[in-house]
Amino acid sequence: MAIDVSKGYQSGFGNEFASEAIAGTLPVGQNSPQRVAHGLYAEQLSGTAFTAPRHSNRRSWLYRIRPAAVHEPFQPLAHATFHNRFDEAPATPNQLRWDPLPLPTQPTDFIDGLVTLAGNGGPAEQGGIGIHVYTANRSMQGRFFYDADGELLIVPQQGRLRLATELGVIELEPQEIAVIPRGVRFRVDLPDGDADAHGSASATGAGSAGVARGYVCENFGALLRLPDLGPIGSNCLANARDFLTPEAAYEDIEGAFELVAKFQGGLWSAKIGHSPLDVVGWHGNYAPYKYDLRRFNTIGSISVDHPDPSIFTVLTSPSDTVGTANIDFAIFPPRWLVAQHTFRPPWFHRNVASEFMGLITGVYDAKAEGFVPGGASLHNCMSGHGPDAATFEKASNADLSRPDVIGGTMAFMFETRKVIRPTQQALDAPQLQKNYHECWQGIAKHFDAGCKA
Ligand SMILES: O=C(O)Cc1cc(O)ccc1O
Ligand SMILES: [Fe+2]
Repeated sequence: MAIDVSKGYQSGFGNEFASEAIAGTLPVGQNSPQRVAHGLYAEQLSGTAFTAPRHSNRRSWLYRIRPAAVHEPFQPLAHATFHNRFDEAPATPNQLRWDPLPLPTQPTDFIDGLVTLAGNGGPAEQGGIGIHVYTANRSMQGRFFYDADGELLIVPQQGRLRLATELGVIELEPQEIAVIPRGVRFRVDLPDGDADAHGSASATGAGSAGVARGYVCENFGALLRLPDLGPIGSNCLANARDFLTPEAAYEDIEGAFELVAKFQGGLWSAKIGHSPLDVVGWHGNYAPYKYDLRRFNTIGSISVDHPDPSIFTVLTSPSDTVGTANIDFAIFPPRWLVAQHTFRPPWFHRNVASEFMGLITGVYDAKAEGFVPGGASLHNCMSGHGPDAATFEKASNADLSRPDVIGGTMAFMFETRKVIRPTQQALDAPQLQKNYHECWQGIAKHFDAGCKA
């Protein structure tokens, strides 16, 4: 399946892109001419320090109808469920698992519907992660959002999204992901229509026109990048050319709009008299992008055992300690299992890093039941976990003379070096499964000192 770059995207990861919605917008040989073509304003957007090494330096030049400075002052904006308070409850060593949050029954846009489940660090320390779930049944109407605290990795689980950003439009569906850089203003539309435009959504929301749910990783640390491949070589895992950045697209709209900012953990609201999505042309390497997880070139064992799940890393946010990520975003895609003399599903393990998992579709191979699409699990630093009793028994007795194919599934993990601290609302949620630990209680004692496997 070839990439159709004519469909409004540019291909590549972190490239020096250039795009103009009106020909002749971009200045030649300079960034800030005395007068910009078409009466536009020039504005630089820096995503790394001016002096960051060239290989990691990210900035773009935007040529826009009005500068980003043009809006009324911000006032604090209350939001009951979206925040960065990761110190509300003692972090627990218990294994935790949640059912999916229900789809909304009241009109809810992407910002309204954000619920913070867990996290660590924060914008002040410029490291860590915010882990959120969104549910939405209508487009953001007359309002726009940017996150000054981190870049946003959006993982849709149900329903399509249209991310209308300053730098162009990203169409997104489940099994694709998008990253909106820190500071980039955007609006989330539901391209399948607003559920509340046709009367209220059904009780579950399911089956309604535009109903969406998914996960958001808010990355407070170093920008997500492709992992090094080491001995794997110069290809595989997520290949750079499969990342798509939108072509320039602009709105020239005036009205009584709202600009919502997330700044140091809280939300702020300002009146703005025009759409801030008014960038007619831009160039640079700081831009939103999307990636289809189904294009991941999965690597695995062709002998015995299986590699650590770092082999499934799509994107990584490094920390200051080499090899110890602030965040790794890994997936568990469809794949063949061919390893011999081995227990094929995820093994029992404990990890110094902390593991938050979600399921986009299908079944995860370590859990026979209970981990459902839209749900989540959290296995924190050194908390024992692994296959449930049913999976262990089945895989221990499986016929290894034939390959197994794991199909129709897509799970993911946000793995972080710091403990992931659930919020109070996540611990109080009725979706928290009180009996999760029971999935291991049926694990039988098979010990027999005289038996050789
Ligand atoms: O916990 C999990 O299911 C993820 C996972 C899978 C695996 O095969 C090895 C380690 C690991 O954390
Ligand atoms: Fe794990």
